Amino acid sequence: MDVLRWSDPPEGPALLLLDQTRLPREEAVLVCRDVPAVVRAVRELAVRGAPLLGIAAGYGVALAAALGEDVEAAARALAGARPTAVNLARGAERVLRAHREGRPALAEAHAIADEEAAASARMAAHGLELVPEGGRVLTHCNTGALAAGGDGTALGVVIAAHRAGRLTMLWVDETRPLLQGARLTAYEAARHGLPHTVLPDGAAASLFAAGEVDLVVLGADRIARDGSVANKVGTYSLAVLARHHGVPFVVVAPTSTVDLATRTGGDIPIELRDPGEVTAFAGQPTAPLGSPVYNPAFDVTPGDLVTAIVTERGVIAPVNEGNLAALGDPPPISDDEGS
Ligand SMILES: CSC[C@@H](O)[C@@H](O)C(=O)COP(=O)(O)O
Repeated sequence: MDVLRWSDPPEGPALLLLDQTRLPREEAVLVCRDVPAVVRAVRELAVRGAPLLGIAAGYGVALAAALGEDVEAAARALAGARPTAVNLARGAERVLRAHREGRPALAEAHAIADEEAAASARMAAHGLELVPEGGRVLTHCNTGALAAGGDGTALGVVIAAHRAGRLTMLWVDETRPLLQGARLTAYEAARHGLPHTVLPDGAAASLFAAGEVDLVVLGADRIARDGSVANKVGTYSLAVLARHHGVPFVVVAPTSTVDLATRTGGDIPIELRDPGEVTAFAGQPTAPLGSPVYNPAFDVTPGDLVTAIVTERGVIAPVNEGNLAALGDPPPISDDEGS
């Protein structure tokens, strides 16, 4: 089933999304026929993950253009639907720019999707070099096809390691409170036949202590100029654990997630989500009514805790401002360079 697909008339114009809020229970398609429906899908996490948000935002702007609606307002609404993943605003702005310049919005949205898929393949090839033989790899949140074009960012590396016969175990953090690890990464791992085990987030420390983790691999929602990495809440604790136990901590993200205009980790806007995500589960209360809640969707890991950042252009190590600034603006990805 497609994670995301554009549909032309007569069925469309529409953006068809695999509704990730319903996984792994059922594979249901959410049909977005207007921009408010795409914005809702983004806010409610029916579509999520930094690169995929960029793709969805691009198609959202293309939808406004196809419907003859206010494309500028559509781009603003999409860019503002969630604050942390820089890809969202970038995708919306890129397609808006094409439209302003008289180029077809839909072709630009397709180009973003194609580029992200090509970037995934290249990141997998570069990241594979960092996975040891017999690797026991721990990951957090979801970074596969449900979060990016192609096989994904960090999960793309893990899948490549499995194909190369290098993966002994993928440890999957369940990723409280919305369980992107348990619901989505385990679902993708099973489909790819990866050896995997789901654990509660709080169990990761004892796994490190037992010497069961050789590598941590995860994605990013935004990487600031100083090398700080915003990713799903819980990432920072894993980075501290990895440093304490001498385990490499690798971030896999396309250059479309690197934001040189955001100077430091402290400048990255962190989304605070509904307290109800923490105080209830499956419709049942899990905390006393009215308990105050702190529910940031992301946290920021300082660059000095990150062993390497893998982009489609190669491996960045050490992670520092100089090495990141050398990336400059992301160039277009041409077919002949794909791996
Ligand atoms: C390839 S995706 C990297 C990140 O976007 C991912 O790890 C993540 O934090 C997603 O958060 P989400 O809130 O599910 O959109």
